[in-house]
Amino acid sequence: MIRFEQVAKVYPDGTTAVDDLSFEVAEGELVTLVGPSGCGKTTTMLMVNRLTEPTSGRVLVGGEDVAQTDPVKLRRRIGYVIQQTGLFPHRTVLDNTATVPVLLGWKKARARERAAELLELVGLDPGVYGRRYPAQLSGGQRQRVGVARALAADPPVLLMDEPFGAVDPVVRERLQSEFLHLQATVRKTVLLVTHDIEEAVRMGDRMAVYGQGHIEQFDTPAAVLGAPATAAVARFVGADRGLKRLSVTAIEPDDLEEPPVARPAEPTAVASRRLREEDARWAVVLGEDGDLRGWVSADDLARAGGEGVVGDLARRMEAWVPVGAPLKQAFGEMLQHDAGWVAVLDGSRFLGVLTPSKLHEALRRSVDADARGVGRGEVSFDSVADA
Ligand SMILES: Nc1ncnc2c1ncn2[C@@H]1O[C@H](COP(=O)(O)OP(=O)(O)OP(=O)(O)O)[C@@H](O)[C@H]1O
Repeated sequence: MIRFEQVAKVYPDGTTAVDDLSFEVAEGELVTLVGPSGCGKTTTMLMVNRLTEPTSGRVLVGGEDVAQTDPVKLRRRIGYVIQQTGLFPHRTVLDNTATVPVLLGWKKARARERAAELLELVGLDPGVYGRRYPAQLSGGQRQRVGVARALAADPPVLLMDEPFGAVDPVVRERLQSEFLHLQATVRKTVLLVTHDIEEAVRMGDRMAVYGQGHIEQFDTPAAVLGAPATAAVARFVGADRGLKRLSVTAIEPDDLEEPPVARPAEPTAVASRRLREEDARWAVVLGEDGDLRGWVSADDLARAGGEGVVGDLARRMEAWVPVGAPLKQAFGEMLQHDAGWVAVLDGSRFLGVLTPSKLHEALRRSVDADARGVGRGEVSFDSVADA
């Protein structure tokens, strides 16, 4: 959808902003451009909507060379979100949001209707916020209006330059998740510039890590964190890249352990004996259809003195995560509930438990799989200690 072919940009004063850039962003893909200040990220992006022109090479959008496309028409197909939002101070939020549809010649009523829809989509009640002026909004709300405005004419491509840079970390995180949620429905082709590695990792399907004027590595966040291509990338992603990688590595069914199981209707004496034989301190309690009913401890079963059934003693499972959630979420649950394991569910169906050693193993396997370019299921270690 967006393609850079050996693009270079030298500003008139002789500054080489980028040199020999070649990469491609697929339709519906979100690519983050990340790197230290002055490395050429913004210049790269500005060449897409012709706010600046390459000195050599070509930029194509939807197969068309942008140099051959009328810049005004081009920009109407490309939403643009910047840190300072660029909202018109004397126009209401609703009219700001309707800017591009109006420029495209839509009837005012239709443009406003569309703007109201978009405000709703980014979580702002148009009835409340539509009539306000930008100065009457918080930074986070202004940022949302910036996104709504960029999406109003439904452009296939979205350029975002530090879109969440001007807000505090808590609001930033909320805006990031809201945008990801939105992107899952609208599936725009997005280039997002950031200097924040966490943001690049969290938001990007793939990320371009810049050195001075060129891309050092262009890959998925997991691959960049797991196997930095150069020393510069390794330095930039940070010594805690293993930790960061936890947030982009999903829990897979193969990562799980099968713990001892008890059934709700099972007499406590029977379950107690079985756990003793298996030398287990606890069991998960599962219904007949495999849904999770809780867990029971061997101590509680022993104390029941043969009275009642397992279901009477089952405790609520506090520490659980859905399959596919990032390993980091599982780790967070373990810490929050001071638990040695978390249950992993598919809907209400119990799949298994993740333990700290399995978590470590999953991380190691995923790093190894990326390095070898294979699926994680194809990598096995005899034991983590030996790995
Ligand atoms: N109009 C210009 N004229 C001359 N040099 C420029 C111009 N715009 C940018 N540059 C230079 O080009 C290089 C790349 O700038 P660019 O803004 O693309 O970097 P960036 O990675 O987006 O930086 P930041 O994260 O600080 O915004 C820098 O050295 C910058 O000083």
